[in-house]
Amino acid sequence: MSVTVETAARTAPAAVIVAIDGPSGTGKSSTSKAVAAKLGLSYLDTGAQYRAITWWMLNNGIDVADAAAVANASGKPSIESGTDPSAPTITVDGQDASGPIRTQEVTSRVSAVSAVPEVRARITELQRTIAAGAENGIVVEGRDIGTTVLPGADLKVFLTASAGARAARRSGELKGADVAATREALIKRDAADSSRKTSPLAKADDAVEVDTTELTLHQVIECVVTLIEGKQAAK
Ligand SMILES: Nc1ncnc2c1ncn2[C@@H]1O[C@H](COP(=O)(O)OP(=O)(O)O)[C@@H](O)[C@H]1O
Ligand SMILES: Nc1ccn([C@H]2C[C@H](O)[C@@H](COP(=O)(O)OP(=O)(O)O)O2)c(=O)n1
Repeated sequence: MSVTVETAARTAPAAVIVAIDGPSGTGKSSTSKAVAAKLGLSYLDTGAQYRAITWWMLNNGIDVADAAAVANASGKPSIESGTDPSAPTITVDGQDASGPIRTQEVTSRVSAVSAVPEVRARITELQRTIAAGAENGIVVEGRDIGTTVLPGADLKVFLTASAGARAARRSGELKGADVAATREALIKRDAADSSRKTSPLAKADDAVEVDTTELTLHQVIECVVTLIEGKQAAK
């Protein structure tokens, strides 16, 4: 009997914490969701949380260009993330926010809101609590996961891709939106996210960088699965 228990304990994959960071359109969400589903891990889209708090600010008459006003209001909304990779959810004060957080208005304001240190402190705490509660491990994707939120992650991946490839992917998603305009908007948002003072978009020194420009999504998924399985085997 004890042999069976020991065998089960030995063969169950170790819980791993995986951080996937990178600029917009590099494939973080699609890769993270697929990898988490394949390996039975939880999944957290941290960009959705920053979008959710931005949406709440806009809905509640907060001037998002006023950092002090954003800081003062940052503790007010209740934000909850569902971490099933096959059906991730995001609610604000109990209301489903998954649709409205993807509007152009939110996309164009999210960098300003997420640059406010009080917003980052609050959302970071939420992220750490969720990661700590993920019994089978979790894939957390964002901009500062490997550097700031989970610096002790078992695996850190930093995805990149050319601006042209990223814009083509995004404009495909936005049903034929102008590629040049999408490219400019992406570059502007990346510059804002990379230059803010508090936990900017950056590659952690110990992250594995994967340039996805010439890779299919399937190839990126396989690459990250292999990296995770390597970490699980070594645990
Ligand atoms: N390697 C890839 N090749 C082609 N298209 C991709 C690749 N990775 C992701 N995509 C597509 O690009 C779009 C943006 O991907 P997404 O995962 O949302 O990026 P991010 O989360 O980094 O912003 C999606 O439509 C996705 O299907
Ligand atoms: N860990 C994170 C995740 C996102 N953000 C901010 C900066 C990003 O421009 C926005 C939106 O992130 P999201 O991942 O949804 O962006 P895209 O999917 O690339 O459009 O949130 C952040 O500051 N830190």
